Amino acid sequence: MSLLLNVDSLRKVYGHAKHEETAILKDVSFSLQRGEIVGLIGASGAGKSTVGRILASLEQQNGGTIWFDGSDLTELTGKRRRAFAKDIQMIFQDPYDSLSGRMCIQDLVEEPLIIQKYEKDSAKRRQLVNEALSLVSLDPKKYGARFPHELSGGERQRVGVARALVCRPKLIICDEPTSMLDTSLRLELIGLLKKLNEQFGIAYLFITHDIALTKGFCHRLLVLYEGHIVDQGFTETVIEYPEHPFTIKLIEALRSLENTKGESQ
Ligand SMILES: Nc1ncnc2c1ncn2[C@@H]1O[C@H](COP(=O)(O)OP(=O)(O)OP(=O)(O)O)[C@@H](O)[C@H]1O
Repeated sequence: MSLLLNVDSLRKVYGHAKHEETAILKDVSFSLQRGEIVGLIGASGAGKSTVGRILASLEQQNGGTIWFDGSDLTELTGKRRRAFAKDIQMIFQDPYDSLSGRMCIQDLVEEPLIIQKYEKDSAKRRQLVNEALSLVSLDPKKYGARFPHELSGGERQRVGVARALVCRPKLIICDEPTSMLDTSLRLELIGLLKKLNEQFGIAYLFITHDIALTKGFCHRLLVLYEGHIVDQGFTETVIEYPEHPFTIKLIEALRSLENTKGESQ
């Protein structure tokens, strides 16, 4: 494994008050190797999505550096920064909200190729779309002309994965992609992400509240608390032997949340 991403002292403040005290991210530092799957956990509102959105160039940081595959992204602006967007894609929590209802599945998966200017030839683009759909087990002939509302939640989330992988990124930010799926679909999506990781060496930053899912999937876990990464380590070690007082509390809280969910299902 070699280094893919190194985030150093990342800082983010929303709104006009740019004081340190109001920063959501104060000093976030972590790294990720090529092909590595790293989970990011933390309380609700801790800033996990903000980290993901900054990495995916959907949000601008207020400080710190993001070294990615040989370049400091924070030094790049406009077109040059967007060029990296091809290599860092994102899968969102709500598979319905993140797909335009006016576009058919084929066009939705083709869109990133056009935006990123990945392939000029339309026939080749169509081929890439078909490949991406097949990889997520959606038959292009059957699903290509359908619209999002004609798909199940699990199928829609697989379209989200196809959109994320069609440009062959090096890193996919997964922002709670399983939280709106039921247990069997959750496991199915994890299986698919694992397969794509093994096949293409795509690394994931996997944002989640579901610690059970991280076991056997995430190589490492990062714990975000009060604007800092306060704990990190191999997944099983962080879950079974949490060290930081916040991690101990968080793991307990997430466990009891899972137990309540399990009882109500
Ligand atoms: N565009 C924005 N403008 C102002 N505040 C924002 C914006 N986006 C997020 N925030 C605030 O920043 C904080 C962190 O939000 P973020 O969505 O990153 O947290 P999170 O850890 O992903 O939460 P959750 O687990 O509930 O999804 C929250 O208090 C949120 O209200």
